[in-house]
Amino acid sequence: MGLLVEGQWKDQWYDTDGNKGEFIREQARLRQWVGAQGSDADRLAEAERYHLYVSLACPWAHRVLILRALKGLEALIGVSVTSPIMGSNGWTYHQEEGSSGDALNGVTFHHQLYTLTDPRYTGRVTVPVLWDSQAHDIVNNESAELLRMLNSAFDELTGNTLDFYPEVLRAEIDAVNERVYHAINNGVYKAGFATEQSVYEEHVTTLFEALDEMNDRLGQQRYLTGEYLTEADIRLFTTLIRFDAVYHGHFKCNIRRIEDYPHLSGYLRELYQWPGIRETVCMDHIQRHYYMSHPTINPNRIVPRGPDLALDRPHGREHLTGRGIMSKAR
Ligand SMILES: N[C@@H](CCC(=O)N[C@@H](CS)C(=O)NCC(=O)O)C(=O)O
Repeated sequence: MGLLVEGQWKDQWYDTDGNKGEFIREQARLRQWVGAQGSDADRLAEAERYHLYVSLACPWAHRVLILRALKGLEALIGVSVTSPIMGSNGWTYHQEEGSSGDALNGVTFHHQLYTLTDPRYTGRVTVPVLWDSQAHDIVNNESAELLRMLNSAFDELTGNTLDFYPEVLRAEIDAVNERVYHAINNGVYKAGFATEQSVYEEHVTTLFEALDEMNDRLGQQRYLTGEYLTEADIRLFTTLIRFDAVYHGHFKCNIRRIEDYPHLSGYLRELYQWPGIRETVCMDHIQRHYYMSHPTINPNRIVPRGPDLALDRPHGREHLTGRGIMSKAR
């Protein structure tokens, strides 16, 4: 684990000491946009021009992989998968550890993509990344923005008009995202990476308050914002799918399991069973990544065998009205 300083790789763990035991996530720095012809985006959406670099272990990259699948973008946007193990060189493309390798640019280390983009790059080196093979640089490394781009930029090329961020639901999606991001998606990291007892307790308490709220919400309605599945659901899903297998033990988020929540657990299974989603879930990479990449938390790097999540059990959500994914008006 490390970061780039003026284009030089430095092996260094998160500085929680400078932040009173608190893990503070850095803002993504590469923020250009891809858009359809006629939009005011920085770059034009074109088939086979863009490529995703992801880790199958990473919840932020996972959101983007789900959108790529459900928006029918697999033939237009290629993918390279990192090794699940993030050691002193950060993310790598070591095939013997389970990486796909990088056939496009032939890099060994993910940080090389950042220095190809800017030889003097300073900042954390994260996945996911959207690469532009025409301009030969990274377009954007913020998953929340990549979701929005994939939701619309390529529609004319694919004919796929599914809408994960429909106009009429935007205010509600934004509000749910705000709560889920801080308390749950990032909340598990804030609890897991805390190096002070009081900091851990504060974040684990907030995390479970938010999970309780989401469970109540999902007792009343099929999806987070009502009858339609939206990006808010995809964003919660990638944390829930890792929860009982990783965050519960490794990050000490163990007040309850997702399995103990009647509505959250059925909802997790419904999304897992959604056509196209299960193929994006790789439990082997998820478990090997977390348990083998954080020496301060799990120094002997033993990867646990359980739990058996049995995600193919019936989800039991049919009694709540569900209308699938909204379509854009043509
Ligand atoms: N804001 C970014 C965060 C991505 C992120 O933090 N990814 C993690 C993997 S789960 C990473 O690459 N961490 C490496 C590091 O922090 O050095 C996004 O959502 O795209």
